[in-house]
Amino acid sequence: MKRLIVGIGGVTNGGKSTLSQSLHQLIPSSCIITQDSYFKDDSVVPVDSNGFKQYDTINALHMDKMMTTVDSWRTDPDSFLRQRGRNVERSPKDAGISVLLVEGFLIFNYRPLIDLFDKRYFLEIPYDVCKRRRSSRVYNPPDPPGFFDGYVWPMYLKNRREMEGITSEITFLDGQKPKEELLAAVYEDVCQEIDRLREKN
Ligand SMILES: Nc1ncnc2c1ncn2[C@@H]1O[C@H](COP(=O)(O)OP(=O)(O)OP(=O)(O)O)[C@@H](O)[C@H]1O
Ligand SMILES: NC(=O)c1ccc[n+]([C@@H]2O[C@H](CO)[C@@H](O)[C@H]2O)c1
Repeated sequence: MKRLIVGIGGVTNGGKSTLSQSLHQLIPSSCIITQDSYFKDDSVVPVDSNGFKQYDTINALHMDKMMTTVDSWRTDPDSFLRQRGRNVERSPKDAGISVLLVEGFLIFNYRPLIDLFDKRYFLEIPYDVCKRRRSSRVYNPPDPPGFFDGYVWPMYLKNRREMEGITSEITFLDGQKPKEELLAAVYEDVCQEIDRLREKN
């Protein structure tokens, strides 16, 4: 069984979930693993010197558990789908290739995950757009006043610098482009990769 693992990273509110869900709809046999589902319990996330909870670090996430899920897909993608109540029906477009979409804001900052990706995409948007999009979202717990400027954006810049130091071959995407345009570009690229994989051997 041939497998393809696609990483969709990017800044908070860059459009990662939107793009991943749309890709998933175009690739029926694909699966999504979302990094946000692996946040540690609020009670164990430490507070920084400004009183902000440190959510935007790899230590705030159960990355070991996330890796276990990824490994379970890698071991047997069809069984992974069945365990999640999904019908393993393959369309000719999939060409018998299983696709995993891994989506999250720090997926390219975690060494054990980085090299598993066949394709890496990173959605970026400027500060003001990000601040506006984030302010219209409600997290659990909600962002306290000043959290974006005092913690989220500086941490994004720090994490991004770190990512660029350890991860190569990332395709950067302008998250301000229309959703349909982003989807079409990434879908075409992923299809090319599927074709390449199919022609191998
Ligand atoms: N291409 C786009 N153009 C304009 N708005 C977009 C685009 N993609 C997503 N959005 C909007 O931006 C917001 C964030 O999108 P989404 O939830 O997909 O981002 P995310 O990167 O998964 O966020 P986070 O990981 O921080 O929760 C949503 O309101 C969504 O509708
Ligand atoms: N999902 C959560 O538990 C949670 C709690 C508080 C804040 N966040 C934010 O999610 C973003 C990543 O999608 C990060 O910027 C966190 O601040 C998530």
